[in-house]
Amino acid sequence: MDSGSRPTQRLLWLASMDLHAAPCPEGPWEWQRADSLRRGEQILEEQRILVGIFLLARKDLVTLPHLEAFLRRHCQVEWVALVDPELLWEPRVRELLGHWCYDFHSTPVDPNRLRVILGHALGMARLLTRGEPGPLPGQAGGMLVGESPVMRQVLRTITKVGRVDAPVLITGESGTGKELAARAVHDASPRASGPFEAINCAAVPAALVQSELFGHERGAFTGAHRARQGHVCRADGGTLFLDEIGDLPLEVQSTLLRFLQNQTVQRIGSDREEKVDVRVVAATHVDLEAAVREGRFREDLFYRLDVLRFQMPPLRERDADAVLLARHFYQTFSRERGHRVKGFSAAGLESIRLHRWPGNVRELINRVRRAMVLCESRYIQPWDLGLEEVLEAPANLRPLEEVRADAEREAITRALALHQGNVSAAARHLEVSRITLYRMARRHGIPIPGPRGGDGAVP
Ligand SMILES: Nc1ncnc2c1ncn2[C@@H]1O[C@H](COP(=O)(O)OP(=O)(O)OP(=O)(O)O)[C@@H](O)[C@H]1O
Repeated sequence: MDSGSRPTQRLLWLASMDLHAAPCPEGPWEWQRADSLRRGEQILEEQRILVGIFLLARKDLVTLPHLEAFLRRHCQVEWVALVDPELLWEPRVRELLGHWCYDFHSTPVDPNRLRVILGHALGMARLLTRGEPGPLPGQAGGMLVGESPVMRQVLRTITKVGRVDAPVLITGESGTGKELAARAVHDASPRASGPFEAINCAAVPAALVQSELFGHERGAFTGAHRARQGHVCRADGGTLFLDEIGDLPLEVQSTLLRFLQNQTVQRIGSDREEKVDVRVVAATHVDLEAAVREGRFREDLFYRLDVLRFQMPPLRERDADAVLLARHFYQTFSRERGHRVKGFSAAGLESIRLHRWPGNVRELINRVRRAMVLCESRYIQPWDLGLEEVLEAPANLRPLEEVRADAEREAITRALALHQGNVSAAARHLEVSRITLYRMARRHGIPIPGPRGGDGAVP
């Protein structure tokens, strides 16, 4: 349904021949006219257009490959073709309509029918782009897609952390977006216009990490034919991102500690100290506290880095974000190469929702990318994503009692979080008495302030 506040949609009327062949039907939209593919291309680059019409007459057969390339590039638009009925016998035309168009209408145009088709095409386009993510208003991390409460919290944290110049430690499983979060911290900081230098400590051979980070003078060691600046100096005025910090060799840990204490670096083979102004953001997927206990990571360095810490939650804990991200990457990849796949089937989306995503966002990207290549129908199915067994897994069909208990636990936790632990407000929200809420919380092992304010106790 159209809501009054929705902005008017713009539709593209692309007619390389007679613009008057048919009148543009009136509707809750406005028309942008293009009399050539090139002009159409310009309009589509400048404006967000969900639905377009093009005319196809016999004389256009010669330029059909150009039209097809154009439609491939702009496959995010729902295209409606107005076709000379004679052309419907042409295999090339049939293929083009089948692959790239939402619908077609044979000429002469019946304005009422065309209006209905356009209405449907617009509805479908809105449906498919409904979850199209964008930056959350007023928050850092515009590139970080996510609307779940945990991700909103992460984005709020990033905004706050961005304002302060202290070191940051980002924890989280592999593929959860730690590097993206580090970049978001940089973008939210006063250093945003400075460089963002990233180094993956696990990917650089142990013998080279020192020189990669701090640089070296010419002849400092065998193979050092030229003097070289390290990542730390290149990050001057900006942010240095140390990914997989847990893999930093112990001797380099001491140099890094010295640098964090003095903000000076000394290239290998040099006796001169250089002053640099760098903010460090480190990330790890291993438990650094355990590494400290086991003597693999210096305790003093750990405390230097662990000033502002936040965790990137695993994808399985981000509610509907997996579906949102799948749609986001689908849009990104179809823009990149053009594709005839139109989106996800309902079963495809359900398999994405149910999967546990051990490889997190990176796994999701790979599965969507592969599905877009392998998909043989218009909508991505669970088997294209390699997730067919997810729907069949008996684990997804659980006894009602268990499902109810989970839902209850989640509702109580969320209500308490929403009302910052205020039991009366949470109880009102859940439409139960305070006593019932205490009883249920006790049953589910949820700590809430006791009736006389005993913080964190289960009464
Ligand atoms: N919330 C998100 N929105 C959009 N893209 C994301 C998001 N999270 C992760 N990605 C993408 O997922 C991929 C993996 O993210 P990233 O490299 O930041 O993860 P990581 O936690 O640093 O992984 P690792 O620990 O293996 O280095 C990247 O391509 C990144 O752009």
